[in-house]
Amino acid sequence: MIDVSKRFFDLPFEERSKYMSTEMRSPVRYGTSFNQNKDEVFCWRDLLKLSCNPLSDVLPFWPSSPADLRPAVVNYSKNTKLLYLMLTEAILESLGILVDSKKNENENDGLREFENGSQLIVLNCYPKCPEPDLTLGMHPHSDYGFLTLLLQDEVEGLQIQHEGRWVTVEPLPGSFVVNVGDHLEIFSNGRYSSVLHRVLVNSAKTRISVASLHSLPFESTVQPSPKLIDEANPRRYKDTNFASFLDYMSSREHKKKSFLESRKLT
Ligand SMILES: O=C(O)CCC(=O)C(=O)O
Ligand SMILES: [Fe+2]
Repeated sequence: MIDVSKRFFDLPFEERSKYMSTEMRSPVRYGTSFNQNKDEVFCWRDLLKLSCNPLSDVLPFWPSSPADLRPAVVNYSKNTKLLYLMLTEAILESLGILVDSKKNENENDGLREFENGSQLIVLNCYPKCPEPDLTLGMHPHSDYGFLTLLLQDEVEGLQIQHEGRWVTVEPLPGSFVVNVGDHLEIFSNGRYSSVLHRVLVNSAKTRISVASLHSLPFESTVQPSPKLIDEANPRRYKDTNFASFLDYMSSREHKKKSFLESRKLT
């Protein structure tokens, strides 16, 4: 995936620019920063966003060059989805929401919604930068979805905020970084907290990463699980959905955990 991503970003600009779109809902979007229509300050980042739902509908829109990009992303999306479902099952179990799946099929209908969930693959390229101290590859943000599986190449850059400090996430070959997103924070009524992260750039090496963002189906309402709410644990977040996030993204600059903040009740 890293290799084919690199070759996509090495294509001439005329080829890459065919996939530029101002439409946040487009099945393919090549661009820079987060949302180049609204961001006041651009990030030192190029991105190719590929929507994966449903694959048969979106595939014809994905880049036809490099020739192996489509099959590589299809294969990658299927495998990351399986890993995501395994992690989600463990998370639901940790929250006490999932009962033994072999014993009680109906109780676990909740997991089915995750199986039919949305998936976006984002290829990120952070070119080497002559003045890395003056910019960022990505400004601090949390991911909107449930979980993000992130693959990074060997170049450092990703940092997460931990106890008020920025901590570099060392790239480990062949491993994924798993980020908790806003939807999981909302769904768990705050028991899981979405992670604030950012990307630094450097003057020596271009950095490539591939993020696979997973959540409930696009049309679903994301809300705190009723099983986690009682008198002692009141609901802390308003309902949300993918459409309201996209409207938010299209209308203003997305900073820090601003979307999540807008969903908080307390
Ligand atoms: O490039 C990275 O390491 C992080 C990318 C990221 O945060 C994102 O795509 O949302
Ligand atoms: Fe992110």
